[in-house]
Amino acid sequence: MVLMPGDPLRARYIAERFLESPREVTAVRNMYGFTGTFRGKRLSVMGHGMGIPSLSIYATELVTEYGARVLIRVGSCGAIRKDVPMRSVIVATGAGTDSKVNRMRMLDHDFPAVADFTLARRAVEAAERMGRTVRVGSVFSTDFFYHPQKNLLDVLERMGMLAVEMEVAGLYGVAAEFGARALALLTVSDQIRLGEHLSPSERQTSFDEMIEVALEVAASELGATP
Ligand SMILES: O=P(O)(O)O[C@H]1O[C@H](CO)[C@@H](O)[C@H]1O
Ligand SMILES: O=c1cc[nH]c(=O)[nH]1
Repeated sequence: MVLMPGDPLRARYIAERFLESPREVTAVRNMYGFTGTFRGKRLSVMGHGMGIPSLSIYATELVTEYGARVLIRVGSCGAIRKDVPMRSVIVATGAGTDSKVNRMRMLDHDFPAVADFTLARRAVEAAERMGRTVRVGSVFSTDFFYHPQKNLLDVLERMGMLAVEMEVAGLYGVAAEFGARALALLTVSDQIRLGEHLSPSERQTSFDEMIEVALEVAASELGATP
């Protein structure tokens, strides 16, 4: 079971703040990975970098070389609908993408990039129990942070997507290809429609709130009692 933020420094932060006895197990290219325990059960956390190619390397190797069976991304995103507020937690049950990776997995046919249902249900239940503002639905994983298609957000919003980020569709593709289970939780750090951005201290607090939801999911998967 591995929690995966994009930012390797967030991996260090999660390990030091939330794991018991965290041990750094890799720092190659400064992509930090840690293993420790949470409520007495083994839990790891590792950064995956920015974009689907970077995520795909780390997620694939965690599953195929290190035997990880469950990957939970804990990331940030930009909301594209005005009714998705800053700091809310998105449970990304599906992801569209402008990346070609999943088509390459599927003989150029469409791949339904979806979360593991049990993980998603546990996340929604935990978020509601913990009083978080939660939204459930599809996001768009783009290869561009600065996208050249200026009407893209309007199209995504019309098609019901909640937010943009850069890795979820790749994570769900890796999980499907290698038989793992995956979920992405995303904190809304930017409200693209309203031009709002979290301050550094607001980022910290709201990421903690999402991570606590992810830890509840991990705990229920691991059979760890409070
Ligand atoms: O906060 P993380 O997890 O890195 O996620 C988002 O932030 C990065 C862009 O700033 C991309 O990786 C995007 O998906
Ligand atoms: O990919 C991302 C992540 C956070 N905010 C954005 O606008 N895009």
